[in-house]
Amino acid sequence: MFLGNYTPLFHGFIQFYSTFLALLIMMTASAVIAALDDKRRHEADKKTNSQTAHRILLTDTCSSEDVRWADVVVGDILIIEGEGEFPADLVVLASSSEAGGCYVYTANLDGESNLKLKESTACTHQALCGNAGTDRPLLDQAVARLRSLEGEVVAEPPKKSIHSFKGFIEMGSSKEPLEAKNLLLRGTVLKNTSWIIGLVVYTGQDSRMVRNSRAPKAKYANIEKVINRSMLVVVGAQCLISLISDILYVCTRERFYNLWYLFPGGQSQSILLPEWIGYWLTFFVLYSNLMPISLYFTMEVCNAAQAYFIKSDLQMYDEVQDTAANARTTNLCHELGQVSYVFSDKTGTLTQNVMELKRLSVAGAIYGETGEEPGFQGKLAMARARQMSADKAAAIDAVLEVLAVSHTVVCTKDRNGKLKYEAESPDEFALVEAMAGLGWSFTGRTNQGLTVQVATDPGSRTYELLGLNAFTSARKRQSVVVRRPSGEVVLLVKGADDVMQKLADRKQPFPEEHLQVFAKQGLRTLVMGRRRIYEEELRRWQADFAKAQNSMEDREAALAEVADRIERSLEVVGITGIEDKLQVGVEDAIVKIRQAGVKLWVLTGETSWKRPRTSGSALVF
Ligand SMILES: Nc1ncnc2c1ncn2[C@@H]1O[C@H](COP(=O)(O)OP(=O)(O)OP(=O)(O)O)[C@@H](O)[C@H]1O
Ligand SMILES: [Mg+2]
Ligand code: NA
Repeated sequence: MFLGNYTPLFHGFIQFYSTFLALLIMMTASAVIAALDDKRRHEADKKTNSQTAHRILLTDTCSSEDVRWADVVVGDILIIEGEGEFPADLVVLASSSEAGGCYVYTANLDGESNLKLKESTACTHQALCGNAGTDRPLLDQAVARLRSLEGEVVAEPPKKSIHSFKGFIEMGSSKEPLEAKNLLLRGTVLKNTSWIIGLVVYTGQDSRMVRNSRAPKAKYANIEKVINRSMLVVVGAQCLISLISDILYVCTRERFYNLWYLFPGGQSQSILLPEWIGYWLTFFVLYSNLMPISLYFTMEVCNAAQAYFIKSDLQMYDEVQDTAANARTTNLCHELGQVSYVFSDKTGTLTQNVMELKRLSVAGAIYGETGEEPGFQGKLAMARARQMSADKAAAIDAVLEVLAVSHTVVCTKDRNGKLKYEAESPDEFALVEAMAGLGWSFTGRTNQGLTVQVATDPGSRTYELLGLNAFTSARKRQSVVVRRPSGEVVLLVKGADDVMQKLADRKQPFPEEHLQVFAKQGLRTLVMGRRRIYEEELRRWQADFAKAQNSMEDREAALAEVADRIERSLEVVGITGIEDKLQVGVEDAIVKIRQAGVKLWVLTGETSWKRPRTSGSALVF
C-alpha cells in the first residue's frame, strides 16, 4: 500500500495509514495480553527460585546455611524437614525414621494421592544414624557425623522416567546399587517424616520433573488451525479475483479512455512496473478489505475474557482448599466445548481414597455389611463362628494372619504409646487397621521381622521375614515368606482376583460367587492365599532371590520372575471387600457429562470395578 501511495511503481488508491493504524492498535493489544500472561509465569518462576533450602556446609562444625533454590547445585547435601518440598532430585542418605524410610507425596508429579515410601541408602543411614542410642535418629548427630563420611555417588545421565533410576554409591569397600526408591524427586513433598538428609544429583533442567514435562510445543487450538486455513483460502481468493480484474482491465481499458471522469487526461498515468503486474497489485490493494485482520485480535480478546470468567466462577471454587479454577493456557479455553472423550483416573479422583474394610469372605461365609455405620461390622458374627467350631476359628485366623503379616505398613507409636500406621497403599492401611480391631494387631518391625499381637494368645508373636515380593501394578499382588514362631515357613499372598485365580491350587474350588457379590456392591476386592514352604524349596528360592536383588540390570523383572517361582498352588483362604466412597458430586458430574454427549473412560488397574454403588441411584457407564 505504501509503495502504491508514494512511488510510481503502481497505483494505490487506499491510503496506507488507514489500514496501518488499525493493524498497529490490534498488534499492540495482542502483545499486551501476551505480555501479561508471560509476566504471570515469570513471577511464578521467580517465586519458586527464591524459596530457600538448608544446605550443609562440610566444615569442622558441619553447620547449615540457607540457600536459594536457584543456587542449589549437584553435589550439595541438603536437609529437608517435614512437609518440605524438594528443590532438586536427591538421593536419600538418611532419614528420621529408624529404618531409614521416608514418605513422599507425589500428586504434583503423577497425580497419585497415596504416599510413597522411599528408602535411604543402607550404608549411609547406618553410618549417620546407626547406634543413635535413642529410638529415633537425631538430626544434629547425623549432620555432625557427615564429616567423617567419605564416598562416591554415581548417577546415570539425566532422563525422563520418574519411575526408574540407576546408579550406585561406593563407601570404602562397599558398593550399593541406587534405584528409584532412593531418589526423591523435585516437585514432590516430604510427608510423615520429620527430616531427611539428601545428596543433590540432578537440578533444574536435568531434574526428572522438567525432563518429564514435554517441551512446550506451541499449543494451537483447533480453532486457530481452522482460522489459519481459511486465511489461506481468503488470500488465495483475493489473488484470483485480482488476477481476473487485472486481465479484464488490461484487455478492455482502451474502451474507457474516452470517459473523462475515469481518465481526465484521456490516457492512464504511466507506472514503472510492467502493466499486468502493476495493475494486479493495484487490484490486490483495492480488495484488501477481504482480509479479516481483526479476527485474530477478536479471538484473543474472547480467550482472555473466557479465562477471566473461568477464574472467577464461584461454582468452580473450592472453599476447603481455597482454590479456584485456573486456565493455564488461555488460548485453549474454547476447546472445552469440543471435548468428546474424558479419561479419568479412578482412585483418589472419582473416589475419596479413604478406604475401609467392609466385608470379609471366609470359608463360604461373609462377615460384615456395607452400610452407613463406619468400620467393619462383622466382629460379633466372627466371634460367634469361632466358638461354634475349631475349624471355623482356624479358617478365620488364616485370613487374619495373611492380612496382618503380608504388607509393607510401618508402625510407629505416638507420645501416648498409641499405635500409628503409615502406609504406601491405602488398601493396606485399611486392612492392617481393621485387623487390629479383629484381634490381630500388627505392632511393629524389628531387624528380626514383624511382631503381631494376637488377642487369643498371651504375649506377641514375631514372624521372621525371609523374603518380600513387592507389589507392582503389573504383578497385581504382593507376598511375604515368613517363619512363624512355631518354626514353620509359609508364603502369604494377597492380590487381585484374576491373578489369584490363576495362582490358586486347582484341586480347591475358587470362591467366585462371593467375588461377584462384592463386585456388584462396588467394593474393591483382594484375594488372600498361602502355601507351606519346606526348607529345601526355601533354600533354593532364597539363593535366587538374593541374586535377583543384586542384579544391576532390570532388577524389577528379575525379582518378579523369582516371585513367580514361589507364588503358585496357593490355598485360597479368603476375600476382602474394601469400600472407597465416591467423591462428593461425582454422580452429578457423570450424569452431566453423559447428558452433554461426552464419553467417559475410567482408567484403573482393578478388573472388577464396573459401576459404583451409589445411594439409591445407579450409575451406568
Ligand atoms: N497392596 C496391595 N497388595 C496386593 N494387591 C494389591 C495391592 N494394591 C492393589 N492390589 C491389587 O492390584 C490391582 C492393581 O492395582 P493398581 O494400584 O494398579 O490399581 P487400583 O488400585 O485398582 O486402581 P488405581 O488405578 O485407581 O490405583 C488392584 O486392583 C488390586 O486388586
Ligand atoms: Mg492402587
Ligand atoms: Na493503499
